[in-house]
Amino acid sequence: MNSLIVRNCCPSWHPISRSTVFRDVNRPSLAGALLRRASSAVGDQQEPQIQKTRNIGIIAHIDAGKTTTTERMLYYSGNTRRIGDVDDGSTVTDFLPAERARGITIQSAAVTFHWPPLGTTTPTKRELPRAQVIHTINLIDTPGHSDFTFEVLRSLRILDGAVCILDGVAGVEAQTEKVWTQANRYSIPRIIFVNKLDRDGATFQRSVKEIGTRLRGFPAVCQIPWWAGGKGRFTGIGDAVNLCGLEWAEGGDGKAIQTFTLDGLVEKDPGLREELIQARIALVEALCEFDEELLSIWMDCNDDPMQVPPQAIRDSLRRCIADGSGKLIPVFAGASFRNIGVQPLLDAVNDYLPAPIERPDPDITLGSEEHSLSDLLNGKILTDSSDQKALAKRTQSTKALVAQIESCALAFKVVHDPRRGVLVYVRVYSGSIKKNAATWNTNLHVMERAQRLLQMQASDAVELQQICAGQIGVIAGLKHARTGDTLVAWPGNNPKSGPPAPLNTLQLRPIDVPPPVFFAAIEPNSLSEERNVREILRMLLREDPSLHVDIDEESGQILLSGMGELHLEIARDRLVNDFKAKATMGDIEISYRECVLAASDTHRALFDREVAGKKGKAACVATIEPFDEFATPPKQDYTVVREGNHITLRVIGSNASDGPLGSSALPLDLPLPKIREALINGAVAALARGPRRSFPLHASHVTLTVDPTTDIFPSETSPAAISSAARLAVKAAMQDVFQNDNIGLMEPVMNAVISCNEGTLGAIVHDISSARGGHVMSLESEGNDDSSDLPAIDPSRIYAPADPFASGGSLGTDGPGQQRQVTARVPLKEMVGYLKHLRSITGGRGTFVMTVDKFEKLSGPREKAV
Ligand SMILES: Nc1nc2c(ncn2[C@@H]2O[C@H](COP(=O)(O)OP(=O)(O)OP(=O)(O)O)[C@@H](O)[C@H]2O)c(=O)[nH]1
Repeated sequence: MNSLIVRNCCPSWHPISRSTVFRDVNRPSLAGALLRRASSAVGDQQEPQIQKTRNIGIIAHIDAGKTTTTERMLYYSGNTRRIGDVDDGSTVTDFLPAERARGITIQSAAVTFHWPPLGTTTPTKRELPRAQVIHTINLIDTPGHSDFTFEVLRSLRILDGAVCILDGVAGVEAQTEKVWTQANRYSIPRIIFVNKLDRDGATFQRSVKEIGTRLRGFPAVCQIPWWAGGKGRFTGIGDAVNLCGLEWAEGGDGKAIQTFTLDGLVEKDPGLREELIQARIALVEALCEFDEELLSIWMDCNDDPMQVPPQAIRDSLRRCIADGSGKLIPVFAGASFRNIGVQPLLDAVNDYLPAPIERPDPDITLGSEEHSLSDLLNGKILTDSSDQKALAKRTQSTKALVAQIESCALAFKVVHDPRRGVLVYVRVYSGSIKKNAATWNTNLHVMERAQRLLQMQASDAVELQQICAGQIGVIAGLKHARTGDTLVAWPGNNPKSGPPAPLNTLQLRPIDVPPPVFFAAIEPNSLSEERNVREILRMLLREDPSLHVDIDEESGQILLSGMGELHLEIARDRLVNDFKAKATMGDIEISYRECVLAASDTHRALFDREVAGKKGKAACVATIEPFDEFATPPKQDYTVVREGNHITLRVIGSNASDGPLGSSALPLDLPLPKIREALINGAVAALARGPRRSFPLHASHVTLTVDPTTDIFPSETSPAAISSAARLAVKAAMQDVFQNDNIGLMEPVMNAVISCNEGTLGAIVHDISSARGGHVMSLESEGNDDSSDLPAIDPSRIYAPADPFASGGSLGTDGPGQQRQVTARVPLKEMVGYLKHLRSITGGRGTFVMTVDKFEKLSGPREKAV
């Protein structure tokens, strides 16, 4: 028999001919050029290392098995000594007690490991397939629950590739589609792992077809499930690329794998052999439709798919997914819980997902303008001026300034580690962050030193001297940086003041934080605890910027708001159990909004008080009116959008032509940007509580005017005093509108996508439209959703092996089993507890996801019910 036992090591189970040529498919990219430039600055060794780095995420529907798979990856890579188990709460990546208790992932965790494991002896020949060369994998485990979608989005933007895990019983689920669409937005190359094939009711065939119909990418089946004797236990996989069967020993830790070539399968399992041949033919044919290079190789092989070399197929798969469009999707099979299929999946990560150097240039914003990072670093930005002289001068100065940027990085996650303190996870996009570098936080406008640099390997941390472009690492000990902040290493003459405008506003891949829709009051157990509770909340907000804290200055009441009920429950657990805050959280309620229905009069407020022993005096004028989306603001005005409100600032005598610091009428210690920031802070604080029911204001337009000659007082006006004046003036304007009975209430209206089968469709539609006051927007057969950019795929064109236990489920044909998708707009209030109801009317099979569509004004009876 042609077989071989492989134990815990590099994937030499592949019958790969050593003579196959390793073809480099890297396409040149601007970002690549930047990384190369950065690499040469940090040493010649850098580029090969970058080529062997994978920054990947695991994305999927809740409970698909992301954490279970990650734990196996850590174990096989030698990072952990035993396999962590979600069900007994011993995993490495779900490390928050709240995560372990619920068995779900809440915070994305980033771990670094090597595959094949360090110490694997492979000759360092260039010709070796990637899977046999040791790669550094930075893996981000992301949460699957829809309350944490924002967390997923935040992680997605720093990924170069992703493994999407499907539950082989449930197939493509609503949340899978949602995350898949988000990954499309960032053009992330992806592969799919159909997991849980050991479970009763698992169907590989239906899952593959659903990949085509619901995710609209053509499934390229690289592996097929191996059920012992065709109908028995799920025992391994058939590998259509390398033409072999891999059988895992029953029980054990999954390191003992037997490999059978096609010849070996004649005796072992002829049925699998036949299917494997079909799979290889289908795979080569599918690839040839997308990739001309493989087409010509196939023709050179006398049109025989069996003769096409595995390496040519691997190269082709890599090329086909490189653009991240998701038009072709490599599909793998396994059951991580049974330790089946994880090592070949790791090979696939090395083989098919891109290195950082192959990814497109990241987007940035500078002030309100959007650019790409390489354009900035190449000095191409700020050169669009019409005045040639000014242009030449500006280009020169910009280039000189940009050359001083040592590194740009994105803090994608902040974690409070009980042993190591606050850890800020960063992805470096250019240059390298060196130990002790001065880093300018462009969101908070503060400078912090990167005193310790670490790389997290399971629960161990390795000290680093620098984190280079393309890498993910941790900065320990930062006091301010929050999740989502951009850090610019800026040695400058005076690093404390950071780079000059507009470089000091540089934001990498900014994302919009959706508005929170639930809130709860936080009550410290005693007055003396209040400070501590506030401090802990500040830490929670650094970790998770989709939480909001609002503290009413007058009553001292603390309100915590978030994206969903679970989101707030977890925040409470973190607050009380992890951070040991002595506080209680009140009931979770829907966060309504207030809105102004008519314009206020003009209100001037003078703040004149001693604060902390220092005199503060400032004044300003405010008006508030409903936001008119069709009005175009005057050009000289400076308008920002905060929490759904527009805030326009006018500082008399200061306009764009006065330069970045504003009018000479302003005191030296109060340049225009500082005044603006103070005014915005004051307005935001006032708008956080409406005059009618203390809900935040929404869709309002505030205008604040400061006349330096009458509102700013030499030596007495501080930014804090300006903020207070702005707060008082906006409050007065809101009070004015309230007294005229012109404050309305708004409620969050959700966009809900409900998946069910044809038989329960009628009941769901009736329930949504009559009992819940929702509007059904569309009824689609799953896969016929026209919102996707990719064309629909005919399931009959998709190859997938027949399932031995097929129950005749829906494969896109009409009938009571057909999957349908209801899209509806429904007030959030009516959706509280909906999952339970949906489960009861669909016999447990219905699922739904929802996101905030917008806030809508409440009318008569609905308003009274609040
Ligand atoms: N039978 C079987 N069960 C599995 C498999 N993989 C995971 N599970 C189980 O499925 C459940 C969910 O697994 P997790 O790994 O926590 O799933 P997850 O995707 O990380 O879930 P979230 O973190 O909540 O998004 C656990 O009870 C696992 O033991 C598998 O291959 N087969």
